[in-house]
Amino acid sequence: MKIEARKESVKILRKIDVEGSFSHLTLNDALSNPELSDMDRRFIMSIVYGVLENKLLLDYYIRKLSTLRFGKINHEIVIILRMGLYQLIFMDRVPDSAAVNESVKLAKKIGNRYGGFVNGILRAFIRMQKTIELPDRKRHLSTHLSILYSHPEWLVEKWLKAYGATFTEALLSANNSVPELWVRVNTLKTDSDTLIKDLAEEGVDSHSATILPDALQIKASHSQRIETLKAYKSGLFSVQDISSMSVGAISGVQPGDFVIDVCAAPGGKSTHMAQLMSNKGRILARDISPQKIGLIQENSERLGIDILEVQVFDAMKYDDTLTGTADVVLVDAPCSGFGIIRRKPDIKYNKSEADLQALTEIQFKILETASEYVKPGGVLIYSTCTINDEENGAIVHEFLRHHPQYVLTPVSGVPGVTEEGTVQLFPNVHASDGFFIAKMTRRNN
Ligand SMILES: C[S@@+](CC[C@H](N)C(=O)[O-])C[C@H]1O[C@@H](n2cnc3c(N)ncnc32)[C@H](O)[C@@H]1O
Repeated sequence: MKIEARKESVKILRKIDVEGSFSHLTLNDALSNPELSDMDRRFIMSIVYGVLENKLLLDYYIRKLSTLRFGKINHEIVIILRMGLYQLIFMDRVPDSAAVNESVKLAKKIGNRYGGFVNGILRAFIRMQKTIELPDRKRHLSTHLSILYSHPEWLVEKWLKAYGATFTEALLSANNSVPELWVRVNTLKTDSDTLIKDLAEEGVDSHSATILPDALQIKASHSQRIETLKAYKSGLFSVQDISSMSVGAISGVQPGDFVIDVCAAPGGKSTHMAQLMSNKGRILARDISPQKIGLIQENSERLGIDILEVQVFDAMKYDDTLTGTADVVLVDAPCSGFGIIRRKPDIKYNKSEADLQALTEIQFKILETASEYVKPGGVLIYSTCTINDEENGAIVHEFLRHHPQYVLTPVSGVPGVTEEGTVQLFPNVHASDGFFIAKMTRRNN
């Protein structure tokens, strides 16, 4: 039975590597196969995430042990080797013999000649693992950390400069850990206590978080697909990290407000604000992606919200019909996503420093454009799911320098509040995604 799960894992990892498919979407799709048992699902989740999280480390070992140059090895064989090594190093419950034998069987399916090659490398690893050294920590700290925690070296260097060695190592390690699962109670349909009972009836343990009033932490096994629960289908909750919930929590939206969310898909924050507005008022939820905009509509219907109006619109373009009209404008900007590496490990390999530069220009332009829609006395919120200052504090400070009609409004009552009153969350500190929020108010004159 395991051979099927392993075969499926090779397929998924290949899709992510070769076709550049997103890990979470590819996995969700594969795991929805009803023929998979819970055990298979758990195995596939752990091995796919594990291999992605530790890719640079696993490849480092393959390079050390292979007689063939890494670039010359058949790509599927590389994946099988990564999976085999991952089982040997990290999956205590899989006996070494099973990890090797099952990998050899998979390799032989691709070509009989590969069996010996895979067998040789995995057995050599078992014999030699204690003696294979990583790059020297004292002399090459960034290279050492880059391999040990499988993050690109340029990113490690950047974080070492910004946060120092101890914090960076904790951050890298947290990025390879399993994230907490938080849900937001839909207060339009239920309350925390009732939802906890409803979830328990479906076999799901949950408890209230003291941090935010409508947040529940779920103890769901990896294999449990939240979207299949009755409570989810009936719109009693949304899956949302506490970092994202903090945006709604500090927004100050009131029933009757007019809110514009310029980067809204799939609608997590828009639907939260609709709840906080008791489904009274109007929310214009826009996004550039026609595919994703449908998700806002879907979520809004499931949650019983009818004040959301969705539109495909490029937030870089100025819409003069909205000038000075909104009580609250949210810019939940497209960003590097380095705060959510735990959920989408492929993010760390797919971005370059040049991408960051291009992103900051887009972020600044969207913030400037959206700021025109706020009415005097209204609120402008800027947020990202990243931890890089140039996409966060630096954007906000530059914006405030050019727009003296705005002042920074310090926030409270949420985790991660900085000295100046913005929010900066880190996965290694706050048990949440890495996230940034700044709240600004437009002066009355
Ligand atoms: C961080 S996500 C938004 C998440 C959303 N606010 C939520 O809470 O569910 C950023 C969104 O920005 C959208 N986006 C990227 N560039 C955009 C642009 N120029 N105009 C509008 N939306 C854009 C992306 O399609 C993506 O859905």
